[in-house]
Amino acid sequence: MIEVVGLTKKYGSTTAVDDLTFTVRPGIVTGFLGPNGAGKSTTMRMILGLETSSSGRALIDGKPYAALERPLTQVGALLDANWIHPSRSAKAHLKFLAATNNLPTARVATVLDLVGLSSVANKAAGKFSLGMKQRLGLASALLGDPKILLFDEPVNGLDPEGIFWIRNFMKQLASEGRTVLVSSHLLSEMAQTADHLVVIGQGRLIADCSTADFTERSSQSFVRVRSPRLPDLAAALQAAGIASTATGNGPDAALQVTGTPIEQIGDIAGRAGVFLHELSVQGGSLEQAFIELTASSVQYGDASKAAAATSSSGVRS
Ligand SMILES: Nc1ncnc2c1ncn2[C@@H]1O[C@H](COP(=O)(O)OP(=O)(O)OP(=O)(O)O)[C@@H](O)[C@H]1O
Repeated sequence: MIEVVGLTKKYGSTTAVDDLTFTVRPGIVTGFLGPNGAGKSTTMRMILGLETSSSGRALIDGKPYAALERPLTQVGALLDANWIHPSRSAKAHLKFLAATNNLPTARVATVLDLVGLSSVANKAAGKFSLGMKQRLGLASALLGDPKILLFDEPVNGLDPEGIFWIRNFMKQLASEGRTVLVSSHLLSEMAQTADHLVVIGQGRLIADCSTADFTERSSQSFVRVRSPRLPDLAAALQAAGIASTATGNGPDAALQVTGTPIEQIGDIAGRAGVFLHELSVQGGSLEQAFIELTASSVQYGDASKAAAATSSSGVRS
């Protein structure tokens, strides 16, 4: 388990991470989501003891990283797939890592097999594609067979096949009971990978809830209505206490109604004698909702309330 409590990091006048508190549980994939510059990498680096915090703490199974005995057997991380020596082979790279960290050499073949690199184990890693480098990074993270794994933007720049493979690999690791924290700036990606989301914007917590709960709240749907007599329909809805918003012009002119069943809107139109040219439920764009949520400074003010509402609704337990 990873526990982050009141974690804060300041670089001069910039507050990169601002009083973050969250827990990452074993057995599921937890997505660490936020736009570029939100503070995800800085938080992960503090969890891994690569960066000191200005205040607060990050604990791995109750201890700071620096206090862990043989840390690679407890925590594995993939922060940057490009740090490998370009002329060293994948096997030599892993053997070097095993030797310098006092890990059994037999693990090298095991992890190469796990990530599907056995057939290219003797090839220079500098000639690897980004997807292969990511696999080698995963192999390195798994060398000590750790129970806790952190991956920073692991699918960035990968092709669809590579993304699919990494996604399933993360899920597999979690299903083995490991604690898996994966960062991304794409909600659509995390929605397909993570069971739980910790969402941050400008270093502050925006949401800490199940992925299903977050996507449901973020992508609120509405009913779209087109008619040659939109003003009459708006008036009839208003008389029934239902607010509508006019959108578009000419043939695209429509009313949007949120929070009212489609049948009720159809009935009101029928009773008012208004012909309809369209009556449809539209899904909100998840990515758009996420961008609005993380970009709006008003929302930052509500972050603690949102987090409190989430935990009091029992989503995390
Ligand atoms: N070493 C540093 N010195 C000064 N500012 C830094 C440093 N590292 C990060 N920052 C700043 O802290 C903020 C958070 O950066 P961070 O890299 O943690 O965000 P991120 O969510 O991981 O974004 P990205 O996906 O773009 O990497 C940014 O404003 C960044 O410019």
